[in-house]
Parts: sequence; structure tokens; C-alpha cells
Amino acid sequence: MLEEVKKSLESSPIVKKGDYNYFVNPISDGVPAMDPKMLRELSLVVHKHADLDIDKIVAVEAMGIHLATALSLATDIPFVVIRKRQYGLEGEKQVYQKTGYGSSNLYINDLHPGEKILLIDDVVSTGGTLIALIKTLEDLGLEIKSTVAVIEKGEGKEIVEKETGVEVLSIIKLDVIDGKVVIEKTIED
Ligand SMILES: O=P(O)(O)OC[C@H]1O[C@H](OP(=O)(O)OP(=O)(O)O)[C@H](O)[C@@H]1O
Ligand SMILES: Nc1nc2[nH]cnc2c(=O)[nH]1
Repeated sequence: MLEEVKKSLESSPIVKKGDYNYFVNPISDGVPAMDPKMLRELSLVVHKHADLDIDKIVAVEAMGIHLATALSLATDIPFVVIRKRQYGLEGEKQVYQKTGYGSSNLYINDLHPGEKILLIDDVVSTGGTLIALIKTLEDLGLEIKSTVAVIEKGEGKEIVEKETGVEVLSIIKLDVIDGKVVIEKTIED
């Protein structure tokens, strides 16, 4: 399992965003094209390890969306997207997201107190995005049964867990060392 995913990640180009070493990969960018086998495999692995006793899958725009879609099709559980676009709907909640290379506002809609959710995103790196979201979702009265970051870069998972007390399920841990992606471990090892 995950051999294709590892190969694809190891061959990711690195681009600079200021001082930040940003890897480019189908899972986290949709570029280059995603092999559906790889997406199916990731969905299977999440399916196997996550708590799916949930009401909704919650994806973070943009690169959580295809992962949530694949999981939704495999489980028949509905998904909702935390968007970067403001709708102004009643009950919409705004969250400020800061990453290692940028920031934006995220907007939460159609999530209600008492609902059980799985939160999914492609990458956790500085942890800024997940920390802000987990705190807000908990304040809204949601029960986060699983938090999935398919790719764990550097110390992201530990930072989020320390800051929120919520466990992050990561499928692949990597780092960028000397301009290359180095895979440190996978959940299947
Ligand atoms: O742990 P962090 O440092 O917060 O980084 C993780 C976030 O960075 C990326 O989002 P980005 O804002 O680049 O948006 P995109 O998904 O639209 O590319 C990624 O999809 C995560 O949401
Ligand atoms: N594609 C991609 N997304 C990220 N999100 C946070 N860090 C990264 C990164 O290095 N690459």
C-alpha cells in the first residue's frame, strides 16, 4: 500500500514561497495530474484508520475537497466544504487561517451543534490552519471524531495536537531536506 503515493511525493518539485520550501504534488495541488488509483488508495487508507461514526465529512478548501469527495463516495457520508468565499448565509462563521506562506479567511457553513464530523485536509505544516479550525469547530459545539491531514510536513501534527489536544491522523510524514521530499514514515509502516 501507498507505494505509488510515496513515489509521487518523492519526485515532487520544490518551489520557494519566500523562505518556505513548498512541494508540488497531485495530492496537495492537483498538479501534475492525479492518478485515480492513488486517490482511491488514499481514500481506502483513511477509511481503514479513521472513526467514521460521523454525520458529515468536512473538507478545507481547496485541496481537501477531492479527498473528501473520494471518501464521501466510498462511505455514502455527505461532505461540506469550509470555503475561502464568504456567502453571508445565516450562521456563517469566519475563521482566520495563517500558513507558512500566506493567510486568508475561511467560512464555515451548514455545521450544527452536536454533529459528529471528520475534518480532512491535504497537508499539516505549521499547523495554523488546523489549530484555527479545530478551536472554532469545537466552540460551535461540533464533535470532531477524526482529524485527517493526509500529508504531515515537519512538526505540524505535534504542533496541532499540543495546541488543541486533538489527535491528528496523518497518512504520510515527510520533510523537505536539501531541496527534496524525504518520506519519514507512513501509517501503514
Ligand atoms: O499547517 P499549515 O501551515 O496551516 O498549512 C496547511 C494548509 O496549507 C494549505 O492550504 P492553502 O492555504 O495553501 O490553500 P489551498 O488548499 O487552497 O492550496 C493546505 O491545504 C492546508 O490547508
Ligand atoms: N502543496 C503544498 N501544500 C502545502 N501546504 C502547506 N505546506 C505545503 C507544501 O509545502 N506544499
